[in-house]
Amino acid sequence: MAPILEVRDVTRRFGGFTAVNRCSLTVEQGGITGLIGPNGAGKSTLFNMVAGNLAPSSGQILFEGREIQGLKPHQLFDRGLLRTFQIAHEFSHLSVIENLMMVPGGQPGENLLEAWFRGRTVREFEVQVRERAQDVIDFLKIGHVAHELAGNLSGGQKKLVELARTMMVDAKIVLLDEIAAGVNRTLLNDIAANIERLNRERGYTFFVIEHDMDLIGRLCDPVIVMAAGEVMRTGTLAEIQADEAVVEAYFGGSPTGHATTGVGASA
Ligand SMILES: Nc1ncnc2c1ncn2[C@@H]1O[C@H](COP(=O)(O)OP(=O)(O)OP(=O)(O)O)[C@@H](O)[C@H]1O
Repeated sequence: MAPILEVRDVTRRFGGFTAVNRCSLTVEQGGITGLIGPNGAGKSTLFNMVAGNLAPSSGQILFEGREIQGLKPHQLFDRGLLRTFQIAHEFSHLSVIENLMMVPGGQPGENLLEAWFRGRTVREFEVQVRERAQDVIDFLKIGHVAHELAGNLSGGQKKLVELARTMMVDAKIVLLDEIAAGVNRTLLNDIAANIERLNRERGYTFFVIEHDMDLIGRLCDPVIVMAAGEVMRTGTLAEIQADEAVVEAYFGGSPTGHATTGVGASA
């Protein structure tokens, strides 16, 4: 099967510094692909280019076989390529269900004319959006916080709402950026289980930057390792953990170093 996402020989420079250097990688449809690497490896810069937040200096990025480099995030969003984002400050005073209903494409205001043209009233449209939001809440089992203000949620609950927002449109691929950071283990388990269900039951493809090797081990196959702006290895987590060059890139030759967060951590 053709990859859903293909990065071909992509470079990004900042002034005289090359953050991403001639990277090529693929993300297969229907999988959960991990992207790992030491701090400063270029992972976020690569994600920013895939998600339309940053243009490559050179190279191509293909989504479903079509070039997308240089397109804006909202254009990619319309095609089903989504990145989770922290709930914006101005949305923290809205409830969880209202946050879901505000997702672009689901907003009655934005689609007012379209709704009229199709002969639907705005009221009917809003009912549909609310029903979808309720479905998402049921799927993710977050009904107990549906009417809570987003600003009052814990860090992990906010991550679940970020994931929920991607379900308000028909996502084909979702980019997840360090979803485990600052989330307690119980909630992280919920989030991981939901990612697995979205992948299995709804056909979402995920592309995941993560420092938490337990989460990578649970979710991701394959795992792509970046170091110093380049893709250095792709394989299963076990293969990668057995690769001396990867261990060297993480620990500078000291595999016993920071084993709680590094590639050598137990999976
Ligand atoms: N806007 C920018 N201007 C200048 N340099 C940048 C810019 N963005 C990133 N860099 C540099 O590019 C390199 C790669 O950064 P990037 O954030 O992509 O790494 P990363 O692998 O995501 O790291 P981390 O795991 O710490 O988030 C770093 O040296 C960083 O300082």
